[in-house]
Formats: sequence, structure tokens, C-alpha cells
Amino acid sequence: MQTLTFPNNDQMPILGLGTWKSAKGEVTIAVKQAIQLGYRHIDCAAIYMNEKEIGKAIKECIDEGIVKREELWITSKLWNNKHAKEDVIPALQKTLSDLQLDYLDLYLIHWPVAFKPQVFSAMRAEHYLSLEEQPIADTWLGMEKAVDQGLARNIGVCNFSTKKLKDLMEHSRIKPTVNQVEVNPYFQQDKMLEFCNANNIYITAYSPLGSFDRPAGMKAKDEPVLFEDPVLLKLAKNKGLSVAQLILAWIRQRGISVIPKSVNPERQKQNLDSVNIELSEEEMNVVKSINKNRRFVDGSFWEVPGGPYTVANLWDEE
Ligand SMILES: NC(=O)C1=CN([C@@H]2O[C@H](COP(=O)(O)OP(=O)(O)OC[C@H]3O[C@@H](n4cnc5c(N)ncnc54)[C@H](OP(=O)(O)O)[C@@H]3O)[C@@H](O)[C@H]2O)C=CC1
Ligand SMILES: O=C1CO[C@H](CO)[C@@H](O)[C@@H]1O
Repeated sequence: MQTLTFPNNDQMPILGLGTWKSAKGEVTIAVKQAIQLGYRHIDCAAIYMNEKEIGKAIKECIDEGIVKREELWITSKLWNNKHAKEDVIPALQKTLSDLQLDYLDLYLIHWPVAFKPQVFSAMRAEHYLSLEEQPIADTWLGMEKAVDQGLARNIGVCNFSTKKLKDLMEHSRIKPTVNQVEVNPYFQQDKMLEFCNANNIYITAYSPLGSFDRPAGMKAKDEPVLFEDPVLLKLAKNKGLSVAQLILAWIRQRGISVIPKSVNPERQKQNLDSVNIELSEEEMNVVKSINKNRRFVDGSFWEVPGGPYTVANLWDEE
């Protein structure tokens, strides 16, 4: 599989497996079958509450000789209540212990949003810390220490605007290597891609398929359904592909790594097979033409009355 080369020469497989919403009872089997199918990149996070079950799958695959640790790329993410620099290493150590690993290939700040340390799920203004109270630069010192200690081979962020990336690059010793953000045909991220390409940062595309298994509270009432888009349906049919494969090939051909979530073996295989699909320039442009510039995961869940975060200041109104 095509890989993306990091400054330390590490190679990240361009397609990985997402694990948000993969239930505890099914994720061990799902990750194991994915590795058996040929997945070598798994996207995890402490907040997905399933890292222990994923760790079990990874360990079984290694013990059974299906894969070696060094052949896997494992990403995880620092949750919002662990942003104080002294909390980063303990949070990472908990993730490593759950995943039964000695190191991560990539550790990301999950959101540029801080909670008070004792808060896991913020509901009210007093649960939050503003970025003035808990600056990203402070969190980043903890992330850099993770690299220094060999616990994370690479570090990066998620859900950062270009403005926040710029600030971070200017004030950091170890530069962020990845910004993991939403990318799909309805939210194409052209400006972000241009910025990241110019600054040696890779984009990883989350919710590439529109994330339609999100909890109801995270869905807008009038939300469009990516899989029902007539342009995608027509092009996929003409090429003998599924809509999912078309979308994943389109994202990958833009030089963006992509992490579709599936717990189903047929869909996992379909998604993995998308790495062999080549789209013509014309086909790439057909998908480009359906952009709605509309996020599925819009961050509005961090907006509470009187709180420090709004959709506008989160994305810096790009
Ligand atoms: N950094 C961040 O803030 C975020 C990171 N992420 C990461 O990105 C990953 C992917 O995004 P996610 O939001 O989960 O959503 P996706 O866009 O990957 O969509 C997942 C949904 O698509 C279904 N699906 C998967 N493959 C196919 C297929 N070939 N045909 C039809 N349906 C399919 C899945 O069902 P089934 O499982 O039954 O196959 C599931 O319902 C996450 O799991 C997580 O790892 C996601 C959101 C935010
Ligand atoms: O990765 C993600 C999925 O779950 C979280 C919510 O529980 C989101 O905040 C996040 O972006």
C-alpha cells in the first residue's frame, strides 16, 4: 500500500481503519479481521472508550504471527481534559497500557478545546477552560516530551484551523506532522490542503463517508446523505465501484490519508481495495463539483451558553 513519509522517515499507510463508535463487544474481532485483511494503520482515541479491546486484537495478531509491531501504524489522541503539559505523558501511558504497546506511531491533540482536568464530558460553561487559561503551546510541550521519551514517534493535531496551525508551528520545537480533520466530497478542505502541503503537514481525512452512524445528538436535522448523492451514485455505477470506494479513492488521490470506520468484513475489504482504484482527472473533477462546504462533525457540541468555544472561534471562521 502507498505510504506517506514522515520527517523521521517513518511510513504511514495511506488508508487506515477508524474505530470511533466501534462497540466494545465487536471491535476486537473487527480490528483482528481488518489486520488479517491487510490493514496496517489503526486510528484510535482515548475518548472512543475501546482502546483495551483494540489492544487485545493487536496483541493477538502479533502473538499469532499475523503481523509484527513495526509493520503497524497506530495513532491515538489526547482527550480534552488532559491538556495541562504534566497530564500529557500520563494520558499517553494509559493509552499505551490499554493498547498493550510500548510506543505510538502518532499521537494527536484531539481538539483545540480544553476541559477542566476532572471533567470527561463537558456540558456547561464551568466545565471548560479557554485557550487563554490552558494554551495549546503548553499542551504541546507535553506532546514534545512524549517524542523525547520515545513514547510517540510522531505528534500532531486534529481539528486545527490554519490559524491555529500557524501559531503552533511558530511556537514549537518539534513541528506538527499531521492535522486530522473532516474531509469528504461535501467538505473538501481545499484551503487547508493547500496550507498543509506548503508547510509539510499531512492531512488525515476523518468521517470520509459522512459518518452516518454518529449519535443522533451530533446530527443536524437537515443533514444531506453523502451515499445518496446522485452524482456519486452515477459515477460509481459507471466505474463499477461502490460509492464508498469512489469517495476513498478520490480522497487518497489528493495525497490525503483516510481512515474509514467499519466493523463489517465485506465493507472493510471494499474500503481497503479502494487503494488500487485510479480516477481520471475528469472523474476527480466530477467529485470536486459537488462540494457543499458543509461539515458533518461541526464542533457545535462544544458551544454551550457562556462557554469559551463557539463554532466561529473553533474553526477561526475559515
Ligand atoms: N479526530 C477527530 O476529531 C475525529 C476522528 N474520527 C476518526 O475517523 C474515523 C472515520 O470517521 P467516522 O466518523 O467513523 O465515519 P465514516 O465516514 O468512516 O463512516 C462510518 C460509517 O460508514 C459505514 N461504512 C463503512 N464502510 C462502508 C462501505 N464501504 N459502505 C457502506 N457503509 C460503510 C460504517 O458502518 P459499518 O461499521 O457497519 O461498516 C459506519 O456506519 C473514525 O472512526 C475515527 O477513527 C472521526 C471523527 C472525528
Ligand atoms: O473523534 C471524535 C469522535 O468522538 C468525539 C465525541 O465523543 C468527537 O468529539 C471526536 O471528534
